[in-house]
Amino acid sequence: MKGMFMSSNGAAAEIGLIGLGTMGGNLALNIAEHGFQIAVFNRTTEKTDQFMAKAGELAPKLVPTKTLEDFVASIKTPRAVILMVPAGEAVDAQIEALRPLLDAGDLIIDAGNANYHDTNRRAAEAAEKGPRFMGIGVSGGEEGARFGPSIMGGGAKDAWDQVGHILEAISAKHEETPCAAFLGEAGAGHLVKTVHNGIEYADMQMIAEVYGVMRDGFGMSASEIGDVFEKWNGGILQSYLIEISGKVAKTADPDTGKPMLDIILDKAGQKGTGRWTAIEALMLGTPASAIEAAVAVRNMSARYEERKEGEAEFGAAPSGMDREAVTIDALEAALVAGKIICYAQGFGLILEAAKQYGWAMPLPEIAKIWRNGCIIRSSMLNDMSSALSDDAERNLMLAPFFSAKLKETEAMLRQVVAQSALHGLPVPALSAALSYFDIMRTGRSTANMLQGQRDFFGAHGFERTDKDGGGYHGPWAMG
Ligand SMILES: NC(=O)C1=CN([C@@H]2O[C@H](COP(=O)(O)OP(=O)(O)OC[C@H]3O[C@@H](n4cnc5c(N)ncnc54)[C@H](OP(=O)(O)O)[C@@H]3O)[C@@H](O)[C@H]2O)C=CC1
Ligand SMILES: O=C(CO)[C@H](O)[C@H](O)COP(=O)(O)O
Repeated sequence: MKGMFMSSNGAAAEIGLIGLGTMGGNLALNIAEHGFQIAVFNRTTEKTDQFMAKAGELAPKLVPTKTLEDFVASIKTPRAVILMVPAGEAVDAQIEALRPLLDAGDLIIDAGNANYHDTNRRAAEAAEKGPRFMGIGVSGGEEGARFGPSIMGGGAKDAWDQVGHILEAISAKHEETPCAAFLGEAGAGHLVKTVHNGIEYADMQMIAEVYGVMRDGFGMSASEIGDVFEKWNGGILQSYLIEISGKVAKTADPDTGKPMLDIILDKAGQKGTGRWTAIEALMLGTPASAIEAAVAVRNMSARYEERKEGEAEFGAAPSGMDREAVTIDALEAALVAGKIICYAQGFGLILEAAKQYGWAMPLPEIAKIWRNGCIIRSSMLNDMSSALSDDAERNLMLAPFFSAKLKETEAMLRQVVAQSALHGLPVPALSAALSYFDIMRTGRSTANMLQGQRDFFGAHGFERTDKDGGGYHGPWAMG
């Protein structure tokens, strides 16, 4: 390890980036386009040559390097190095390789989709061994990385102060406001990115469920369904995910001329962030049932052969849903209600983590930086930001704007879920959202029965409605 906080070493690059894959390559070009000189390094060095060959007029802003030593030497001190490599071992290995080459006052920024527990551990290790460490969530896919992602910052505030101006410059803008912010220490940024992806899973799943009702219940073609999504994108559901769902539905396969949707195999992939969100919700004891349902459906979708056997055994769901009972407007309303509920769950989870770790986690700010650049960007996030500014601790469902929307749409969510169940059409995320709504608006739940059962078999005790304190037991007869 070299000395602490060396002054500038005369190097040209203001920042460095390792990992010129889909995200890293585009992020490097974005940084260069905003006028910052950037050193780049890739494990497979031929990719660096290919990257430079395509850099065009941005090439003078890029410093290609073939060894880590050259890479480090090309960056001004105190150095800032972005890692854009797969989460897990690759990040640890890269940090270990960099540590002997960097000064204690330098900064490593993991910009991949890390598990925030790993980020917490790496931040603690960095505090002990240096260099400084930050974990930032970056959302927006390939296009976002190139032209403006949403950036969820976590780590030491002084580290954000060092690179925040670069991250804000390259981020998406919502009416000129950067979609990048510092959200709290250690793994705060990666926790927020993880929950972003959990919400992404639920949002996508609910869209897929209404697509299923239109396809299998109403017998609509992919193109007709695409028209519906296109129309919805002009209303309250305006969002990137509705927009691309319309485009996906209306695209034809160049090989066969059939709709792409009729060609794509119905086995969903997943890289883990949705699952991490569900695990985290369970660990923190905060409800995220719509997100959990979305993860479970991806797992079920992967059991393709088993599903085929199930269809052979039990028969496919009957088609021909009553278009009087469930209208296209009802499907739109169900999506509105489901969306509000899954965000209420997501923000509730972030709030709980913030309390547990003592992180700042400004919820209105999080809603603001999700308004553009990221995959879940939507016009509703503006209203969410306002509602959370009024009261960040209150369940989003109870904010006046959203409670009014839920009162308008609840009956239609119920109708969509009920009719889908009657017709054997699975709508698990919408059902989970409806159950959450029904439980969270029920003063007297059925948990009294659970408490009675627990006390009966394990003498776990319960509280009474008519007396203070806990530890009461029932007069259960043994045997
Ligand atoms: N794709 C997306 O839409 C998004 C991805 N992310 C996250 O960004 C990160 C990068 O993803 P993405 O760009 O899609 O991935 P890619 O597979 O396109 O690129 C991976 C990059 O990491 C390098 N790499 C892989 N393993 C190692 C290793 N062990 N040591 C050093 N370098 C390594 C690769 O180098 P080499 O050329 O040598 O293989 C390559 O440059 C991931 O954490 C991902 O979850 C975040 C938001 C969106
Ligand atoms: O982070 C992202 C978007 O925000 C990535 O696109 C993410 O990899 C998508 O997750 P999955 O592959 O599990 O569907």
